[in-house]
Amino acid sequence: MMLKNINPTETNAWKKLTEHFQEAKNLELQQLFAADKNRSSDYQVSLGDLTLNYAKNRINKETLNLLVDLAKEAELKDAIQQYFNGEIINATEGRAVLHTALRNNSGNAVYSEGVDVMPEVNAAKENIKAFTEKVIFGNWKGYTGKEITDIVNIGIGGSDLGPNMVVDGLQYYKNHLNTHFVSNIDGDHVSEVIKKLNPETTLFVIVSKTFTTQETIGNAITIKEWFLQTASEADVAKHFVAVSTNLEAVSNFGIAPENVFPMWNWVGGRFSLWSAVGLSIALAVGYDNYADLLNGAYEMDNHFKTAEFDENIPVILALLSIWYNNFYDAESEAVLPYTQYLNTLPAYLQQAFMESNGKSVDRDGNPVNYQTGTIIWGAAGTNMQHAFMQLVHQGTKLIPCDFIGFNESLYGKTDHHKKLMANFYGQQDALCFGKTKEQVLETVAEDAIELPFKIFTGNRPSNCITADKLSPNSLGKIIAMYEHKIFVQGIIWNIFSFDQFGVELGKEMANKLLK
Ligand SMILES: O=P(O)(O)OC[C@H]1O[C@](O)(CO)[C@@H](O)[C@@H]1O
Repeated sequence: MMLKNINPTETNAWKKLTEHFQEAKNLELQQLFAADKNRSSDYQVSLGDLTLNYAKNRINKETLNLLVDLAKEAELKDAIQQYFNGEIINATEGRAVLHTALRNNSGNAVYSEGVDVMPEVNAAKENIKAFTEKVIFGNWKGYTGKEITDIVNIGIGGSDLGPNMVVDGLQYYKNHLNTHFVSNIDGDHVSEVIKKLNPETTLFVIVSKTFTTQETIGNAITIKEWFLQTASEADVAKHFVAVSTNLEAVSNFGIAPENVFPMWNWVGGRFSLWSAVGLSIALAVGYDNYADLLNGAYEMDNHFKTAEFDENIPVILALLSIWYNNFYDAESEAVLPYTQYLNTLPAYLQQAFMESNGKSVDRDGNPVNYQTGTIIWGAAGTNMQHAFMQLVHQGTKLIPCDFIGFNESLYGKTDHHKKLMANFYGQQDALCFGKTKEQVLETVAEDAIELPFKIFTGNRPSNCITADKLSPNSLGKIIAMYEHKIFVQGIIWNIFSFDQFGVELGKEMANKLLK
């Protein structure tokens, strides 16, 4: 069954939202909070220790109901079923979209084109476990008999951003292995990484779904040449493994078949860290932590599949995003994790969101006459407060923000953590409530030149996403939450979220110029 072609702007809900917006655009957060003492708890939903509080959005219950109606008219429930059931919802590439099968711990079968994919998925996981344990416990030896000390992930886009972000994010849980990432075709990048390495103790993980990507193959060749300066061709098997669907190209590169971890066409690159593409993660933090990451995502999958839309974290996030994007004409969204560990989360989400929903042709092949994918950006707090937050607080643009924070820090430095979280909540309050002229006048004279510049209008929306602490489980939930937000947006915008033809033309041009 194909996803239906439903133009969102022709639904009843959209028409009602357009009318409702004429009033709702005047909603002010300050007044909404003043009028309803329970607002904060009324606009909150949790999954285990993960909580989304969305009270600081320019919505009321009517807005929420109409947005939920929009999701219903877009037949989101059916679409979710098709997504999890392995229907060919990536129609332009003729593929199912089954990254959720990679974390399916239910023991139930998941079919893609009539075949249960779970036996292969589970076998691949067993291989990842056995292989990573061998390397971590020092039983996998390099060509001179030494243990492995360094891992280099060679990949780009989805074969780099996800593993890189999670390895950074879970640094606290890391073992003794040093993990490096080479992605850019810029030769200086690979040179900088190589110069720190000893070929005798380094394991290279070449990650490329297609095994044709210019950057990855280029870097892999350079690294292999460097390796062969001291080692022999026969030693390659001890130091190079690959993750790919293209077994022929991997074998031509000289990698032994037993050193190849599978990928499947039903896993999109930007959603692939749950597969063997996450090998560097499993090597860096150990298989048990990797399994906890997958389990967190599985918990979010179940929540997404079963919760009513008005209690469904990814659905609410997607609907809010559509509200600002399509009615307020907001162009971008900021993701602001209050933990240095997740500094690269925005970069990872940029690919996930913008490669998925940066589309302008609908599911019927016609140009859309409404806005689709938002621009995603951000950085870790508090650093970003001293960088771009001025514009978010007092600039002319409306930028909805996701604040992500953790109740506990990992090293228990509570004094630092109290300050961090005071900033986390302080920023959200400042955006929401602002500072009136009367408040400024408490400390500034009526005729002072700076008076108008010190006024904050407030009424700037944000979501508050919290969990107890940054753990493999909570990170798994957060990533899956955003994956499903992307899916819901794509369904409602009536676009195909799982192809990425837009990245091809530039590659073609570069190849022509190269020749
Ligand atoms: O894993 P591969 O095939 O090397 O592709 C890398 C990346 O290139 C893209 O196809 C396009 O940039 C991404 O979708 C993908 O994550």
